[in-house]
Amino acid sequence: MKIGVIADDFTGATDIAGFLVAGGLTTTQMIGVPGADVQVDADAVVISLKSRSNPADQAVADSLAALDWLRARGCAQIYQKYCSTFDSTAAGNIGPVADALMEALGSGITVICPALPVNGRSVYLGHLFVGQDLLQDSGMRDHPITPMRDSSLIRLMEAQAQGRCGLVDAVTVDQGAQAVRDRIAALRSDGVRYVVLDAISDAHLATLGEAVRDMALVTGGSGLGYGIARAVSGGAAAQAQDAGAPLAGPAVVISGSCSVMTNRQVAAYGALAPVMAVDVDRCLADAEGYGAELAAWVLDQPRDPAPMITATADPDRLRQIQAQHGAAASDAVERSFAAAAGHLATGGITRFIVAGGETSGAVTQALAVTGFAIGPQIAPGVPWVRALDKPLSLALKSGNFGAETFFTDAQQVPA
Ligand SMILES: Nc1ncnc2c1ncn2[C@@H]1O[C@H](COP(=O)(O)OP(=O)(O)OP(=O)(O)O)[C@@H](O)[C@H]1O
Ligand SMILES: O=C(O)[C@@H](O)C(=O)CO
Repeated sequence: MKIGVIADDFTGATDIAGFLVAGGLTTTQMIGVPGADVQVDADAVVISLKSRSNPADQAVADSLAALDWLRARGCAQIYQKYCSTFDSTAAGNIGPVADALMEALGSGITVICPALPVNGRSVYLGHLFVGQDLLQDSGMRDHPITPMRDSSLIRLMEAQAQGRCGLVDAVTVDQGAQAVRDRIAALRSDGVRYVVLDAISDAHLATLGEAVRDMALVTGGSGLGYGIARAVSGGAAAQAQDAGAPLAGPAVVISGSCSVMTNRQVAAYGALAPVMAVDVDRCLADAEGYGAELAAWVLDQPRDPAPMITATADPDRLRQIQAQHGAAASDAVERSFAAAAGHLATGGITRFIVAGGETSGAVTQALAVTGFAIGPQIAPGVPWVRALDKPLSLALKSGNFGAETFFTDAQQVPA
């Protein structure tokens, strides 16, 4: 196996899996660390953990368990996948996990590369930008769990991890893969352990992929994965994505993300399709019973375009709900969606289009899926995926990914 990825959340795992496939590597995504007897036949395996906001020691333990599984299958390279906005708690998981993986692999140096220019995440002189804003001035500043108040990846890494952090700047990247390798080697001789990689374009990611394709451990968002996949595969993308092409059959849209982009996507789709707005009080009163009712409503609707059940709320509405009910509301919404998903699968729905990382986790767990074959991308970072063990296709969308027409776009990908 060429690449083993350890991803710190669910939609993040699907994101990199989609880019590895787009870059020409056959890829399987597993939900959690698989059992010792599970064998996978693919160029790359992505293990989806749910460790982003866990205490660091737990994130380290989960990541090392994933590493053991991947090493036992002979992965040539290990890839630590985190968010393109470097989401980490105040105590910081990314650094401790990188340190633990470096120690286990005996690697003296690794790279830090969250850049994903196609989705507006770029790194310049070691500072992470979201669109035209520094990370610290973007919406991530006020993220409820992982607020990001510093844009300097060098400072963030040195605060979280053991050792010094250096930089390969964009001027060096422009000089090509050998110049990048030389700079990493020089930094290593100076005792640096982590190297932030500037990248503001896909061309930079291609150069960086070529430069780091032989490193034992790399860390980043999904963009560097795309660069590495293209470097090692020779690029037979169409063939790599056949296994995950979406099934035919009835679809549903389930939206539990409250991000700015999802709010726009829900508004746009609501003008075209049957919509049921979820009643949070009913979720709180009886999540399972209400979930069954939501499913019955979906199964009663015309199928094209697919009906949508949505809890998506704008920031003011969400603040009100949270002030009234606290975290219980989000949990109840997730449980209602999970219950609905189970009834929908039994009722013959074969394609689930889901918005939001936590929501995707709840739906996938309810569908009892062990892993996915990865198909074509609907939008950068959002591929169709097909369950390995049952006839179900899913599109799991990170909150801020996809165009305004995402829910329609997903249904237009040929089966
Ligand atoms: N109307 C609502 N009231 C309270 N909680 C809600 C409501 N709608 C959604 N939620 C909850 O908000 C959370 C949204 O998180 P989720 O990870 O699904 O989306 P996201 O944060 O936008 O996505 P990502 O993590 O991919 O960026 C879920 O726990 C969901 O149940
Ligand atoms: O890298 C990203 O932005 C996404 O894959 C992600 O991790 C969203 O939670």
